[in-house]
Amino acid sequence: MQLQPTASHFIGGEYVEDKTGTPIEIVYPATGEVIGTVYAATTDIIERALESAKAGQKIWAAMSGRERGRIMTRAAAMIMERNHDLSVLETYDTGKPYQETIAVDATSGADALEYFGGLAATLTGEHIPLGEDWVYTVREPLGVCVGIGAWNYPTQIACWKGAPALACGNAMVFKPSETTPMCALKVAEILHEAGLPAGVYNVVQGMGEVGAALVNDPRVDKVSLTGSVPTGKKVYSAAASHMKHVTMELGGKSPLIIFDDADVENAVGGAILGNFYSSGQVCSNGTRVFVQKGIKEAFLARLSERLEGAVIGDPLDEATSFGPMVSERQMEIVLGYMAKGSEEGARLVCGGNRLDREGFYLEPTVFADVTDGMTIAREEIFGPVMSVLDFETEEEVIERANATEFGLSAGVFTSDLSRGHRVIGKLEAGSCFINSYNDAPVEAPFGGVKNSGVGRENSKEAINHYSQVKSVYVRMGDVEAPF
Ligand SMILES: NC(=O)c1ccc[n+]([C@@H]2O[C@H](COP(=O)([O-])OP(=O)(O)OC[C@H]3O[C@@H](n4cnc5c(N)ncnc54)[C@H](O)[C@@H]3O)[C@@H](O)[C@H]2O)c1
Ligand SMILES: C[N+](C)(C)CC=O
Repeated sequence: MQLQPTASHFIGGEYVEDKTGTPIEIVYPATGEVIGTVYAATTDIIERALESAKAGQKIWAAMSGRERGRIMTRAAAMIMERNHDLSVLETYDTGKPYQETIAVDATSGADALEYFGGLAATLTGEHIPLGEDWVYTVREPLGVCVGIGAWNYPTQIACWKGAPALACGNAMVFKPSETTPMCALKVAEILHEAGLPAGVYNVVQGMGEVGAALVNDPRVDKVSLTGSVPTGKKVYSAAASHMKHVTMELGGKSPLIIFDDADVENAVGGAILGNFYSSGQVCSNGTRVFVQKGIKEAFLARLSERLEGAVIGDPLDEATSFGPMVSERQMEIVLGYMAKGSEEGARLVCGGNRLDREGFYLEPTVFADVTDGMTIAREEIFGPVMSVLDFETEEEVIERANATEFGLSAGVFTSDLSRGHRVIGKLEAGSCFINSYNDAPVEAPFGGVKNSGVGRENSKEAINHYSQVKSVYVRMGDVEAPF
């Protein structure tokens, strides 16, 4: 099976190849087979992408917001028309089941292009009267933005970074994760087919060194990273040394709190979505499931029953609801955490093993009787491992939920809505849920607090992170100077 991309990079409106760069094998996670190869960007390729973006940005920014928006909404429609093919590609890139990718990946990318395409014509400044004089403000693009992606949502991340950047009149150079290099190339191809001027959205491949070269280049005005906290810290400090704008979408260890009065079926559904969707490889997952003592047995019993219904298998089969880990490396990391859970005294309710089949498959795993100090309760695992922790009181659970360096998401299940709002109000997290988990509509801001990130993606909030305001003072009378 071969799924070789047309070329490794997309620069200046066309595919570009340069095989002198380090080869990066594309591995299909469901079989471990190498299905293609791309080559990391050389300094020549990086140079070409940045120069192309600089030139393209000037043309793009000179167009009206309405013209920009029209091209973006056309691209959104094209993505939806090609949803099947893009979803199959996403499945090959990540191993996520087609059942998921057809519903979420290209569609959420299209949502972003449609939403920000619609906003593009509305981006205006304001008029501030000052007696006879006045100030007006102009919302201007930042210039060249660099997007650096993680491997779990390659199409979505390429669009979530690209759409607000483009709406504001910026150009983008996007570097996908080296683990999932294919999807962003298709996003670039479709955007240009929809009418995007050459150079406005470029894709270059490579490992962290390519990302670092982009972050450190003085022609780059903004960096948006989706990745782990350690990478985020490196990228943030490199960007700071050049005074660049940043958005950091980083990791999490989010609390999902289930009170005694919660609807058990919904709480179990939320916990499944918040731990096993994408085989647990979701940044916002509620991996610390705090269950109040009165509901614990009912919750665990129903959870075990429903996990029996997971269909683990070929991700391209529409019946499959649980696929492999993205890579052998990620599988090994998660297996290490599974072993640690048992070693440190957590009770294994189900799972805990690699599946005896080709590909990087792990069992959906639940540990109960987890305590706050255990490694599996403290570190981001990024795999299908749920930790269930007991609690007694509201005050206690809030304190324990907040006792982490992370602050991406948080969820509460309760039938008492006053309590739901009260508890959410006290949780230190950026993207929160009441009686739900992991919904991420483009209309809502998405992002974290504490070590989980800086800035917000999606919603009108993202506009502030991809544009800046110029203010212009206009004097109507004479200028009074002291001498
Ligand atoms: N908050 C969010 O929206 C969100 C979404 C998805 C994933 N994530 C996080 O991403 C992580 C998993 O993804 P990953 O393993 O690809 O993360 P990672 O941090 O290893 O890599 C992320 C990206 O950064 C690049 N990179 C690495 N070092 C760099 C450097 N020094 N300079 C510039 N770029 C560099 C990588 O090549 C990759 O493209 C998890 O921690 C997860 O929580 C966060
Ligand atoms: C943004 N989200 C939650 C869809 C994917 C994060 O990994």
